[in-house]
Amino acid sequence: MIKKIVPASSLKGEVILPPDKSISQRAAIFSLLYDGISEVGNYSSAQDPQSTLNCVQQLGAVVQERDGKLVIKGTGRKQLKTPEKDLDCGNSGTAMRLLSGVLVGAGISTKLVGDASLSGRTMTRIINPLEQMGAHILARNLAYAPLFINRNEPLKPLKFDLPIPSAQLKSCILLAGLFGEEMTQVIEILPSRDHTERLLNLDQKLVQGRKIISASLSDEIPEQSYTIPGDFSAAAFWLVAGAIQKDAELLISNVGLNPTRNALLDILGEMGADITIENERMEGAEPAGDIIVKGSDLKAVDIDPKMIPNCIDELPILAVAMLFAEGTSTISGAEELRHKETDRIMAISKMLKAVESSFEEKEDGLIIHGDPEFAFQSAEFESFHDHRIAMASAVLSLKGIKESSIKDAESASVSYPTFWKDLDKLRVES
Ligand SMILES: O=C(O)C1=C[C@@H](OP(=O)(O)O)[C@@H](O)[C@H](O)C1
Ligand SMILES: C=C(OP(=O)(O)O)C(=O)O
Repeated sequence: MIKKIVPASSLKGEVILPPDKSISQRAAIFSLLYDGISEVGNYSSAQDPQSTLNCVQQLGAVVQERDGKLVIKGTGRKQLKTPEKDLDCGNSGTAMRLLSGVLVGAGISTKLVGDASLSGRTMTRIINPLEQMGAHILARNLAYAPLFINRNEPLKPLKFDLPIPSAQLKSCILLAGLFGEEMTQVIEILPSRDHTERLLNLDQKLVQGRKIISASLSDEIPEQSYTIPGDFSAAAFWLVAGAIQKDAELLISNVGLNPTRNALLDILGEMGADITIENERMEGAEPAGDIIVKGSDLKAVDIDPKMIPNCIDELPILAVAMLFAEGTSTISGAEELRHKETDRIMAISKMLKAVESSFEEKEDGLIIHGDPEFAFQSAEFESFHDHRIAMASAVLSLKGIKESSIKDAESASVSYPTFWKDLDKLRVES
């Protein structure tokens, strides 16, 4: 689908976000592992969480909808079923990596498949440690899906220093570890999103600035009954859209505010954005609140590489904010972006090139020469079938002089099925 976007003179109104994608997927997987019934409110209808929900049903979870909640009867760790068909993770790296951990832990032999994008993303990062735990994993060219997962020997505990700050890798190993008699430990230097530790209430210790997270069979899996907050990574599009539009005022209600996820708030704050947080509260184990953003003058910023894991999915839209900020901004230490749904450094570069802006692409990031008066006529954007690139291009399109277009815009549904409707609702026509 090619989406045409007419520029807007401003943005006004209230945004109701899609439920958090990372938490939804964990709610499904952890409910499967809980030996009892969980009631999950506000589960995401986006493609990735729906892929995960289908997979957990194939593994034995019984899912019903009641009063807008998902009622999930789990199998517990001992009664998981061997799926009759391949587990299809669709576009979701989170589904493939977290489920691989569960399958290895449970000793279930099965095949995991994904779409073309997911089948092009490296799985070596999980294959190596899972093989150290006793798994045997066959992968195309030793790295790519489909993955044939098998474990014929006893599960071995692992003490694992995370070689990259990845919440998917961390969660994968901890999930496998939850099936072991002996304790598995993951050691994290740079904090990545901590939904797994929070929702499973895993033991965590800080030792000389490193976080050590432990998991074993003796950990009880908690019931997963809570309401999932709105997705901060979806809010990011409106935070930037509001910040760069003159006279904009957006209320983004019920946003997940997990501190390992929301570095974008600090970054936009440093850039001079007018952002207020209200009504802060807890939604189960996760903090949430409402955010008001108003249009303002932005200045350039250099992102500390240590912050990258806490804003990794927000970097495509942050690049748009940088384009309208006074001065030169830099993103560095973000090579992980090259391993997402597409090579996102390349995709951001193409987006910035489509509007003829001034920037440099680096191996691990970008240098963007911004200008609050930056203007372009119109552009034809490629989304590369990547939801975050499609939505970032849409926010940029609102600033054009004439209509722009975005290719394969339906990819937004991977995380945000109502994005295009929300855009129409919030825009104030030029
Ligand atoms: O654990 C998760 O839910 C996710 C972790 C991140 O990936 P990595 O762990 O590969 O960095 C993030 O990019 C992805 O959107 C969701
Ligand atoms: C990278 C993402 O997701 P995943 O890795 O789960 O496909 C994302 O949603 O931006």
